Amino acid sequence: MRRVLCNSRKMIWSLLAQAPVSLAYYKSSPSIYKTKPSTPLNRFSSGFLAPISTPAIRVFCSKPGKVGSMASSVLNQGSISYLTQREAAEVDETLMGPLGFSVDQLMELAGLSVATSIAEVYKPSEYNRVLAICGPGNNGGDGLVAARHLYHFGYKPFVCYPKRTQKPLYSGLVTQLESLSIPFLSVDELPVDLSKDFDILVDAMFGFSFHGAPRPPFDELIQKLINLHNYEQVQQKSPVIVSVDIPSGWHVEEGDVGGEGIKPDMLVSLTAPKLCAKKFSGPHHFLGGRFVPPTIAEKYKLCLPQYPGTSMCVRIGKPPQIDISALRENYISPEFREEQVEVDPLDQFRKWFDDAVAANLKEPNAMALSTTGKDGKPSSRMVLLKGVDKGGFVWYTNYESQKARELSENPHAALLFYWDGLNRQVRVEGSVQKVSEEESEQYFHSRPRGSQIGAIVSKQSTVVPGRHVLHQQYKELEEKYSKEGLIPKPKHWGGYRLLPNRYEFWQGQTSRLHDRLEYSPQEIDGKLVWKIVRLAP
Ligand SMILES: NC(=O)C1=CN([C@@H]2O[C@H](COP(=O)(O)OP(=O)(O)OC[C@H]3O[C@@H](n4cnc5c(N)ncnc54)[C@H](OP(=O)(O)O)[C@@H]3O)[C@@H](O)[C@H]2O)[C@@H](O)CC1
Ligand SMILES: Cc1cc2nc3c(=O)[nH]c(=O)nc-3n(C[C@H](O)[C@H](O)[C@H](O)COP(=O)(O)O)c2cc1C
Ligand SMILES: Cc1ncc(COP(=O)(O)O)c(C=O)c1O
Ligand SMILES: [K+]
Repeated sequence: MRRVLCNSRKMIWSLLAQAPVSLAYYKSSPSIYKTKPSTPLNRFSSGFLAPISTPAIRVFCSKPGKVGSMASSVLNQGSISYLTQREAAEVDETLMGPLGFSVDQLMELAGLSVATSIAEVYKPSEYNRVLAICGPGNNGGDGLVAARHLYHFGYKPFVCYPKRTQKPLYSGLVTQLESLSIPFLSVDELPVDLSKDFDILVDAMFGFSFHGAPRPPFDELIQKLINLHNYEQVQQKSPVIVSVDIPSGWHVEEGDVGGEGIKPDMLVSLTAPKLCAKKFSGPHHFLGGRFVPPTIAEKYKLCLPQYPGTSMCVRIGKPPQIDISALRENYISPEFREEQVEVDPLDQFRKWFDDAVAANLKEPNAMALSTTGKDGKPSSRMVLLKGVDKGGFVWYTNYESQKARELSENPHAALLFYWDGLNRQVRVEGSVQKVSEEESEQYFHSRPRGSQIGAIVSKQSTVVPGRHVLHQQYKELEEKYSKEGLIPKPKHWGGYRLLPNRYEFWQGQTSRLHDRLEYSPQEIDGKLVWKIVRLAP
């Protein structure tokens, strides 16, 4: 297996030169509250943002060093393989023959891939009404399956299925849709101009078995999709076209030969893209059909991207160009009022922390730590919260690092939690002390042995000649401590504890009128209490 990293996680950050201000960026998981994109451009950005939060896309090639010597028909563009019409049919036969798949299985997975690709880019809150136009073959079947999944994802699907196939698989799919009260529309019932009644048009008319020129009634349906581009000029918002596997009417290998065919906004290639996909120039190209076994990949020398996590689809090709200045979310959250909050900010923090854990956010204990040395220039970095109680907020690090140097010069710091999916931010400020040596010892030995060795190897924040140096030292120490037994904690590794003297809880709201509640200590009758005030957003 050869792995080629072809699209790395987007790094957003840039810099602020010289000014005594510092920035850090940390990406956590996707939104949980429904955030409604506020500008038309953001419709793309919401689709664009999703891949940022997914792991890097890797391309897996079946044979090392074989890219140049691939079967001539399996062409390559940017490390992705493209299939001819004949190969696509052969793959189909192999899957459903010797490899033991049934057409029902593959169609279910293909349709699910289409639905999840759509959902990654076009949110149901904005693109709700879907018309699936289904053809007589398996491509049409994929469309029927996708319509069912889209229904369950919160869309309102309609189906146009003019040439029904009299096979139990297809009649079953129709019954399933009817049981969900999904309307079936005949060609005559469709409006002349599809743009007013639908937000998404799923083109599932023809797949890789298409040949010749489209026959009725599909010629007329394809023309309706082509006409949309004309309506687009007079309409402000036009529906998007999502083609399943092949843009219908396009030559399976040559693409849109006359240049007058449909121009889909999204193409979901199934199993592997067919040659015509090279001519696709829309903003969203996805691959679905996460069922290709290695034997097929090897036989056809397929270079396909790795699917991220448990996803049924993966973006191929570049994400659309976006205007950073137009990237924004409109936060929609429950109200956050003075009457609801805990008297003690620590209790309030615990409540919100529990919410972040319950919402399954990635690393809810990740926090930005900002420090300043005697030069007054701030610096920030992420650290992990490892404990919180009346005594303060604890994290562990290297006592000879930049942050440690700054804390020795100025024992005041700020912590920042950002819980993306909940539209929440918490600021905690206070004075910092080292934790006791026993506490550090105890925590150090609770860490995985690899991280313990890592802490010995890393002279944090100093210059290293290359990564091999770290890995060589790691290997040597791994050998040294290969037998069970204690790995000694380096003297220069341990914890810090921040004792808060200010908290702020921020809940994002619409029109930037966020809720901000600040806690600061106040003496009343000789007793320290937390005063709560609301700050302007
Ligand atoms: N592993 C895989 O590969 C998987 C494949 N899957 C899916 O299967 C798709 C391929 O399906 P498929 O073979 O059933 O063919 P498809 O393209 O849907 O249409 C055939 C029908 O169209 C008709 N027709 C043809 N030309 C026409 C014309 N000019 N005008 C009018 N009609 C025309 C043709 O009629 P005929 O010409 O035979 O009379 C026949 O009825 C593939 O693209 C993918 O979406 C996934 O489900 C799962 C995994
Ligand atoms: C999510 C996340 C958590 C981190 N947690 C820690 C941590 O708990 N302790 C630590 O020393 N470094 C941690 N790091 C690395 C720091 O951000 C930083 O690179 C390192 O501590 C050196 O910072 P300094 O040179 O400013 O001292 C983490 C990084 C990330 C992205
Ligand atoms: C260098 C370094 N030290 C310490 C930590 C804290 O994490 P843990 O103690 O769970 O390994 C991290 C976490 O990313 C880290 O990167
Ligand atoms: K199609």
